[in-house]
Amino acid sequence: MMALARDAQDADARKFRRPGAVRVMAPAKVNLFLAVGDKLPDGYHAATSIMHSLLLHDVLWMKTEPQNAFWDENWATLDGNVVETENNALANESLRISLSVRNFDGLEPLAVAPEDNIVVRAVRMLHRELGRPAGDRLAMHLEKRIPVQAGLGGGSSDAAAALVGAARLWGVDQDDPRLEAVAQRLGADVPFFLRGGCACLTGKGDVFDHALKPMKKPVVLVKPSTGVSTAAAYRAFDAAPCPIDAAVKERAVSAAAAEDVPLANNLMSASEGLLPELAAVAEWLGSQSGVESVLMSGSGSAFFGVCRTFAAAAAAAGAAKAAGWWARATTFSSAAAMLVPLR
Ligand SMILES: C[C@](O)(CO)[C@H](O)COP(=O)(O)OP(=O)(O)OC[C@H]1O[C@@H](n2ccc(N)nc2=O)[C@H](O)[C@@H]1O
Ligand SMILES: Nc1ncnc2c1ncn2[C@@H]1O[C@H](COP(=O)(O)OP(=O)(O)OP(=O)(O)O)[C@@H](O)[C@H]1O
Repeated sequence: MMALARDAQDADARKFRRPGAVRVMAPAKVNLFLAVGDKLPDGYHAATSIMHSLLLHDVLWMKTEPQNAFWDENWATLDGNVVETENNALANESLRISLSVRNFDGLEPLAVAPEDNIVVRAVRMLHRELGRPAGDRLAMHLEKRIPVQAGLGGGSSDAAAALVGAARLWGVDQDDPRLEAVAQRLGADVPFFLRGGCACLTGKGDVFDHALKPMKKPVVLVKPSTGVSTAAAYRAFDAAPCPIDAAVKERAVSAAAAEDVPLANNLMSASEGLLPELAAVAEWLGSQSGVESVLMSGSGSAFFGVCRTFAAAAAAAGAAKAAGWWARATTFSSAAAMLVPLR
């Protein structure tokens, strides 16, 4: 039974295990430090953010498809979801994309139409930015392990992975500044995933300021079944802004290593106001044996606990699942959205 399920899961990915395709890892992140500041004229908020990538990741498979009659006839049947051709801003520019998505670890299917999936938006935007000719075709398959509305940056990391994969398939250098420009337009968290590791970002939390030495410690992630909308958390913040103490912020921005960053997040009370269950998650996680420190990541609703050992992280994750929450034991990592072997 298990083997059958595994085969079915592998069927979509198998279509991509061939020369010319790419496989991109899209790691999750946590915010070790998040200081949200004033609302800016465009509605976004100034933010100083220190993010750290994790070993937990989604996987995005991508391949280009030839323009030929066979493909035209079979397009709709080769992959689950087909995103119809869109004529982009330039009259002679169009990109045809197919996308299938598979959810792992009991995650609910994404409540988002394929054409609105951020990986599709990302490759469309890059296609336009690069001024590519009409007729490009891309097939994509996304394996989701990072829950949504968690503050773990899943969608943002998928978007960065799509940019990295498309750049390789279209022969563009990964350091090309057009990737970073598109990443910034896609969302505040997206640029971080082009570098990964541990980094301090300023502006709206989207402008790289400096790298910190990453850590390798074990982490447990715990998320209640309800998520928090990032936009709603920022709106709730505006109703009751609570600045972070200047001395704490100074310590955070001057830290050279992830381990020296004081854990702080001033979106927490806003998110807690939207989802009171968060207080219970924080208290429960803080009381687990071997969990050294606890913080909500981004706008929530996931919390992370930095653990003494991986065994402690695994035990806390098991107990959290038994309490009805989504949970994972993982570790901090220095990964970015990056190409990995096809295997
Ligand atoms: C909470 C964090 O995840 C911390 O890393 C980020 O600040 C949010 O990053 P993100 O999910 O990539 O956010 P985006 O997709 O760019 O924006 C979602 C919504 O969050 C609000 N938003 C986001 C970032 C920011 N600096 N100010 C904001 O006010 C805006 O209402 C925006 O419409
Ligand atoms: N590939 C994708 N993965 C996850 N969500 C996606 C994706 N594409 C579009 N979305 C939409 O984007 C919304 C935000 O996704 P997610 O919670 O992963 O965002 P994020 O900004 O990357 O992370 P964070 O929770 O840190 O804000 C989802 O609720 C979903 O509607």
